[in-house]
Amino acid sequence: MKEEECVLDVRGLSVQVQSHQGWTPVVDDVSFQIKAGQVLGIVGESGCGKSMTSLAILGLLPAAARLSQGSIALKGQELTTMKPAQLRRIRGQELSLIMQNPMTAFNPLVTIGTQFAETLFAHQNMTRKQASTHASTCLKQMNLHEPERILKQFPFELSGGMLQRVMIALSLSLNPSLLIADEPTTALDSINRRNVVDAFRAIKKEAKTAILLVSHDLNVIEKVADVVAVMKKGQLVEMAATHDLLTSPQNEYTQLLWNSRLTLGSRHEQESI
Ligand SMILES: Nc1ncnc2c1ncn2[C@@H]1O[C@H](COP(=O)(O)OP(=O)(O)OP(=O)(O)O)[C@@H](O)[C@H]1O
Repeated sequence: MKEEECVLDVRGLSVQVQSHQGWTPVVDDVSFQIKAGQVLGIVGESGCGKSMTSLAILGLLPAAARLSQGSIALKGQELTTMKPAQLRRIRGQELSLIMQNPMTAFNPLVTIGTQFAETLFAHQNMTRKQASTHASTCLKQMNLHEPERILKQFPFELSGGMLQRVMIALSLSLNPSLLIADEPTTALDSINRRNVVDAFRAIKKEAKTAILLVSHDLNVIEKVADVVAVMKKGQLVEMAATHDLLTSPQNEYTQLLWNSRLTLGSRHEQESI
């Protein structure tokens, strides 16, 4: 089988934030790669640096944070030294972000169809009709029925779970090389969580998109990720194929994480996604 292309290559990434003691490391010498069509899950307790890692890749670190060292290459292109305008273009087209709360990602005053059209017109040469057909196809891929009706609706007319799948469809409409999903299921109930998990599985099957999935929900990670990276206090303590990490975690902290999932997550919850 042909070796899949490496889409994202992160090497020695370190991020610091400004505190009373000066610049303090919150991501420390983190390295990983994601290939086309592969899902890398990042797990770890709150504050371990998962979001800072994804924000650094997006070039969207908050004002109080800085990238202190490391390299981030997207399909061989170094992002850390890129001019802001070029990075913005790449962020629109090649790099997509899905956040925890889709409501904040949409303009509440315009229909879903208009949001698709604005995204597609900004990056691709399409007629209104072509944009509408493409948007319907993307919605159908996310298992959203009656796409034509959805395109005429406003964000507040859709449930949180539907809106999250619309967000994923919108993110995929430009066929990005890398999709970063930061806690995409956290705000959802178990049925909508299962729908979003199914949506990610569909992407894996059909698209060549590489996915970085940040989640504290180990059940979602188990169902979707091919490889899991475990972070603790800014460092990557273990990284392995999901099945290997599940069946024989090497690091004590990983064992603790898996054990707490088995203790805390009810069997019903685990089976429902
Ligand atoms: N805007 C900010 N300014 C300064 N420090 C921040 C900021 N955002 C996060 N931090 C700090 O950076 C560290 C890493 O935070 P990060 O948000 O990456 O953690 P996380 O693993 O994503 O946590 P969670 O699962 O709770 O979202 C934490 O110590 C946090 O307090």
